[in-house]
Amino acid sequence: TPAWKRQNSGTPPPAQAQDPSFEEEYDFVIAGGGTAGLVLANRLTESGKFSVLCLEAGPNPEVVHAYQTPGGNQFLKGSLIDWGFLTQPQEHLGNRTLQYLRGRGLGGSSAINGLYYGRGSASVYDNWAALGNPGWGWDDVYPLFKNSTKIKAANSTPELAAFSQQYKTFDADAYGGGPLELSFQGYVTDSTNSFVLATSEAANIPIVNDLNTGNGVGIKLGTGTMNNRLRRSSSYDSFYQQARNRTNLRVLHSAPVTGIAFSQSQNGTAPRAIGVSYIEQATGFVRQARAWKEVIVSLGAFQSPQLLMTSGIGPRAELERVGITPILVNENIGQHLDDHSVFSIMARVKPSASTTTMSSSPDNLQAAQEAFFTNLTGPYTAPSGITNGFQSLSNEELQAIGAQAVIDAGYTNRAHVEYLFETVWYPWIPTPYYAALPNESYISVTASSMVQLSRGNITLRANSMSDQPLINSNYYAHETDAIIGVHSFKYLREILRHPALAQYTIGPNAGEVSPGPAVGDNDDAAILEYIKANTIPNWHASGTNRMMPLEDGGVVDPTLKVYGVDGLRVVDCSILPVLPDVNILGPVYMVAEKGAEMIRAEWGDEGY
Ligand SMILES: Cc1cc2nc3c(=O)[nH]c(=O)nc-3n(C[C@H](O)[C@H](O)[C@H](O)COP(=O)(O)OP(=O)(O)OC[C@H]3O[C@@H](n4cnc5c(N)ncnc54)[C@H](O)[C@@H]3O)c2cc1C
Repeated sequence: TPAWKRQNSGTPPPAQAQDPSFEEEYDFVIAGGGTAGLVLANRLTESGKFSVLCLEAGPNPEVVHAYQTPGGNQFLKGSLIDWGFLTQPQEHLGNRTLQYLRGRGLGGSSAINGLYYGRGSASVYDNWAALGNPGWGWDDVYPLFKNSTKIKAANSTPELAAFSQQYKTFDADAYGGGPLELSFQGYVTDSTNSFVLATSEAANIPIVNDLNTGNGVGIKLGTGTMNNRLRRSSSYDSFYQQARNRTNLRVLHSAPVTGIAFSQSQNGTAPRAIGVSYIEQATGFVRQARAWKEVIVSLGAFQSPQLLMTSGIGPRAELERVGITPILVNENIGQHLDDHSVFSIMARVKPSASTTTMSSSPDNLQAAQEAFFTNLTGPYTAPSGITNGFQSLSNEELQAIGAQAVIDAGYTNRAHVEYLFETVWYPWIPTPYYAALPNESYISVTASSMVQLSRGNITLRANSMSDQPLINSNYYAHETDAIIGVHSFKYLREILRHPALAQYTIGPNAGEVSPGPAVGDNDDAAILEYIKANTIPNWHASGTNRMMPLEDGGVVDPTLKVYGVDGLRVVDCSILPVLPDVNILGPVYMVAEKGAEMIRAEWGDEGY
């Protein structure tokens, strides 16, 4: 028997482990080698005490090499490492169907995302704890945020020192010596620095030294998941590379998990997850792997609830609708989908204020790539936008615009709206008001409510993992989301028209081409119509297996164990009880660190 097939920590197998159909045995089997999955793979094999199998449906991300460079981000959509999901027609967005990108491969969404790294406000996590999740307050989780990361100054190489250093500040105490590398973009347009100033003054957002210390309100040049050679640091490049040669770790790509195996419930005991089945795509064989201790589900906000449901755990009617016999009924699985969305105002600008021309022809792209790979210079050294400002609205302002529901939902003492700057036309789709023209350069000022009250859900198309789940993001279902959207649109115009930013624009109305004069400054109905035509995801889907007390609609407990079964945890973005006031990559790394810490402690790993 090959060593990897018989690895375990010496624990005597329970009776049902003698099922001969398990040809491989490990202490832990992790379903999903994405952002959280590879953190777990690393941390659970660190001491050498446990054996781990991690199964990822997609390929090694290096099959799409562009994932490594900031400028290459534009080539990932629709590539081999994107699932290419589509949402259901969105009732509150004129029945539009939205593209929903999602990483598919080792590293998961951390290998295709926008490279922005944030943590959000301390109050977010204190609220998680107050909702019935002891151990998740800011003081508990801040050390985990720190320990997962390390940061290099923006000027840490001669090449990088040549770029603008304005607003590339950080507090060294907020970072540790962890595998995930953080740095700053190289190339910075003057317009980006001007956006910081304009947003600070027009939207009352303080310019801060760092946003990752628990104060999530402010603006500066964003920290990015990149090393100081400006290569992406995904969970594949960081946590996986550190652990890949450990003999107690087996990571397989191109190995989609098809189901979780449960032992029979005996004498009223809870069913126990004892392993998984998967397809080894290189051979075409179906395999079954035994998990002596636990199965850990880490497939993200869409496929984690899908795997629970297709394995027999979920809402009764939903399972029966597609012919699945329930093992355990929990009506909350796949529900409470919490997400942020974005919309933008686009303006025509002088070419130097934008990076549009970099991508406007193959010649220009080749020149930008050559500058990157030979000298680490030029626009390819920057993502299209990781300069984000986080605005907190006072209770008086929220009440004045009719958004009391935001206060009632507990969204206080934190950021309410994120303002983003893109040196390109973003979202990339034309609006009903304007389509980007080939010889023009654009910037986009973008708003994203951090306090969306709409909730969507994930349901099943059919009874298997090979059918994409039905994704209903349900943006703008709640009327207060429209109020916040319209209000933030007005701030966007103030930002764009601020002299610091308007100086780069071409044409009337600070260069605004979309929506332009068709939408009046105070015409709330027209503003909302524009928002609905332009909205796309901000890619922060979460909450579909949320961590809450069972009686309050939870799926996992504060140790991330699935209620009602043994041997099964979910560790990924689907457990977030309420979205943080920030892009959620940083919080997902933290969740995985916390999950690993709790698992190690429970199974007697030294030092935990
Ligand atoms: C386009 C995009 C841009 C984003 N930009 C940012 C940003 O700039 N900053 C930020 O903070 N956040 C950003 N996010 C959000 C952030 O990246 C994600 O929330 C986070 O990476 C999710 O981590 P996860 O571990 O929960 O899921 P994922 O990282 O998505 O991992 C899930 C993994 O499970 C795998 N999988 C699915 N089904 C199966 C199966 N049956 N068997 C085996 N494996 C399977 C998937 O292929 C994937 O690798 C972005 C997300 C996207 C998609």
